[in-house]
Amino acid sequence: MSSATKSSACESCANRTDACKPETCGHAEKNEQEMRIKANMGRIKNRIAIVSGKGGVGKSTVTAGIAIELARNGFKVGVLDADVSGPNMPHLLGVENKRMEADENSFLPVEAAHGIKVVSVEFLISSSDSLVIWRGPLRSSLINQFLADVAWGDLDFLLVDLPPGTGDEPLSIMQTLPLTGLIVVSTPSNLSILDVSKIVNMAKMLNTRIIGVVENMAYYECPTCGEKVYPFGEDTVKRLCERYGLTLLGSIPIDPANRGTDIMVSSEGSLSKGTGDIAHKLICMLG
Ligand SMILES: Nc1ncnc2c1ncn2[C@@H]1O[C@H](COP(=O)(O)OP(=O)(O)OP(=O)(O)O)[C@@H](O)[C@H]1O
Repeated sequence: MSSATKSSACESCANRTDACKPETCGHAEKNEQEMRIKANMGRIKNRIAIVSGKGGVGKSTVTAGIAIELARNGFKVGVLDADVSGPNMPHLLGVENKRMEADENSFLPVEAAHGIKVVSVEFLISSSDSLVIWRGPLRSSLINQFLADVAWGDLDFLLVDLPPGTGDEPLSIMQTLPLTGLIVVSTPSNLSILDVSKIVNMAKMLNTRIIGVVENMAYYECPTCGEKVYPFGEDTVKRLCERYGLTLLGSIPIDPANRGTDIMVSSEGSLSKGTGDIAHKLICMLG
């Protein structure tokens, strides 16, 4: 960073004292990154983090499905795969094995079908089975860099797929990114429901809006007779929403269409039932 940029970052610094030296101060770097995040994210109309209390409930699958439906409806969509230790988004959106290019100022997102802009740590590592073992602060600082230094451009929606739980990355995103709100994904199972309350409390503490809840793996529809079977219980997510005053955005069944490959983005490929309705609800609420 040039000393002129450092000086201007220093001017707005809350920690500034008369003894500050812009050339050596770490705060200036941080402030400058915050300014870049603000400018970059200011060009995105809706910034939404997709969260879950528990792993494996289908958060990434739901994120990819909503992104595709929004893009199919003509919206400009970006997806940030903030699950640094277990990135799946390139596979779900059919852009595995791609690399993220960079020019001298920014990273350039990989473009998936329907013009969806995708950013994932997987585009930076040698192969998709390479292991990323980084401690929390390093993972959070990479995510901040993706927010500050990726040329996202003007978008209608940025969907941030977070790792499950209330750890470093969810906290860091909620503190750094001016979020429009959260979408919480839960299955109807009791354990998944229990962990949603932790997310609700975290959102309250950080003053972050919960846009709504998606019920995933809600039921299974018999292909022969059409009967709906509810293996994890019926109406548990609906009751949870009533308890906390949350909007139920919709329910997605257990469906082979969600097998986690790029079939989701082929023009013939049909998305799982329910995803389209959820995207339309979001468009009505925020579009
Ligand atoms: N509605 C569904 N029907 C059938 N399979 C599903 C459905 N939703 C998700 N799956 C499958 O469940 C598995 C977990 O999904 P996914 O990776 O999206 O969960 P996740 O919550 O993002 O996991 P984590 O955050 O712990 O990595 C995947 O194999 C996915 O294909």
